[in-house]
Amino acid sequence: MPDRSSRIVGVSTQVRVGNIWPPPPPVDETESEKAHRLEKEIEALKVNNAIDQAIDSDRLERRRRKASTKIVLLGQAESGKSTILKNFQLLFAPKSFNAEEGVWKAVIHLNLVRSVNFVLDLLQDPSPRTPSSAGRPRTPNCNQTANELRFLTMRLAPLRQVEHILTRRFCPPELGINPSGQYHRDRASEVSVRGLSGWKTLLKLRRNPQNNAASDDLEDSQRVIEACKDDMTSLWESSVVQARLKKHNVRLQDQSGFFLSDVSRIASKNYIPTPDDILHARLQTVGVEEHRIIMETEAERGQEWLIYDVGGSKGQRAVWAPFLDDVDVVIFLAPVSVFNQPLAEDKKMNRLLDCFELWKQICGNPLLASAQFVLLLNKIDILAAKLKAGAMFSKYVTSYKGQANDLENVSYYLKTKYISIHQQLRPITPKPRKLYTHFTCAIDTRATSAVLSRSESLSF
Ligand SMILES: Nc1nc2c(ncn2[C@@H]2O[C@H](COP(=O)(O)OP(=O)(O)OP(=O)(O)O)[C@@H](O)[C@H]2O)c(=O)[nH]1
Ligand SMILES: [Mg+2]
Repeated sequence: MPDRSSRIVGVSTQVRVGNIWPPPPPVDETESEKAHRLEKEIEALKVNNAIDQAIDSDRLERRRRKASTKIVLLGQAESGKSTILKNFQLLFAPKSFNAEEGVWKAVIHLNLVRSVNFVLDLLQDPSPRTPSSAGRPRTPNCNQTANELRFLTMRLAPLRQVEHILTRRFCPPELGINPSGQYHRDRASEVSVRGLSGWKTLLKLRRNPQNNAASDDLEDSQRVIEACKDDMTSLWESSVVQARLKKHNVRLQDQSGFFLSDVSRIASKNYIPTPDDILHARLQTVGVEEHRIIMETEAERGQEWLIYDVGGSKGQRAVWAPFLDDVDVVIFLAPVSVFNQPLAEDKKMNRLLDCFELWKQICGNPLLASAQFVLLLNKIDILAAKLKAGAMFSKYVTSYKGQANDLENVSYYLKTKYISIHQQLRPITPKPRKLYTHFTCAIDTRATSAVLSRSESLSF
């Protein structure tokens, strides 16, 4: 679509100087020349306004005729994009959401097994000796605990194979993607999926009775998980394990995809994931996933939404561009809790700063000039918990110095900051864009559904 300046060139080439409109009058202009010029300018303005109106109504008409509404979920990694997508599915297409239970069960099991294997790896690491323990003889009790742990480790060894089998389900070898066997200490349970591939393949395999080998593999894995249930609980509850995690400064319970405190339920034979479990599951998106949601709810029945869920880490943002064309709605996820965290993929970069930078790029992107913008200030529950636990916002955001370190003031500061960036950078053509903002906790389905279903911004 041509921009305003190029349209003006079309109607009034002689009077255009650079991008300034209207152009400055010539110094030696006579009265009649001035009248003529003004008349021309008014004419050009009329044409311009008519073009604006035509574009507006054309866009509305296109939207009306379009078979589906195109929505893109944008934001940095772990901001909650895929979790919001799950909320959409749960709220507007519950039948298809429930049909994916089996897939989510495998993701949750993989999250769980990766946490266990991470702990087992940590136990194999020689423990850093503290000055007080150095040279001290080991007590019989200490030896007994060490022996118990050794046996526990041996009994849990089959979970390595389970991790291997489940990982191959998400990254089948024929796709040529090499799933990383490495555990990231800040994201021990994390599982990745390439958009439009492994994860759907898994779903197909589950449904395809001819794929006996694949189904057997999955059932075997579930049997092993069930057999390891009590040992997984003992491992997590072991004081040695807790001490080792503390020494390495790892808090698994604060990480995404943590299920170790629910082992007895999740590893049981007839486990069916609850919507809450599904929302807590962590599956890193790689690339861009397209989700077609056909509304099942009474008011919207039959309407179709095409939702694009993108991988948010820095290295993946370059692939977003082709999907930003002709977008109806941008939903940007800004996690408000990240002020004291570095970016996982670039430890020197603060996550809040990265989020501001990304928001600036999205706000100023001309491809999105006529899309509706919704800003979800997500993870408000984690922000509340961090501030309550004493994390000082002003230590990381120096311009906040001297203000109260409470949820109300910090969240207001963040909201104002995001709104002002949008205000400064939004394109003013075809017309200044409105921004809808909401605070969300995407794992709270009830609160999120209130935002998604009642929000003026999301009634397309
Ligand atoms: N406590 C809390 N956890 C959340 C919230 N929103 C999302 N999460 C969790 O954060 C983790 C990451 O969320 P995702 O939706 O996978 O993040 P994403 O933006 O899709 O990340 P990428 O796919 O890597 O780009 C998941 O385990 C979610 O359960 C929230 O508001 N509060
Ligand atoms: Mg995702």
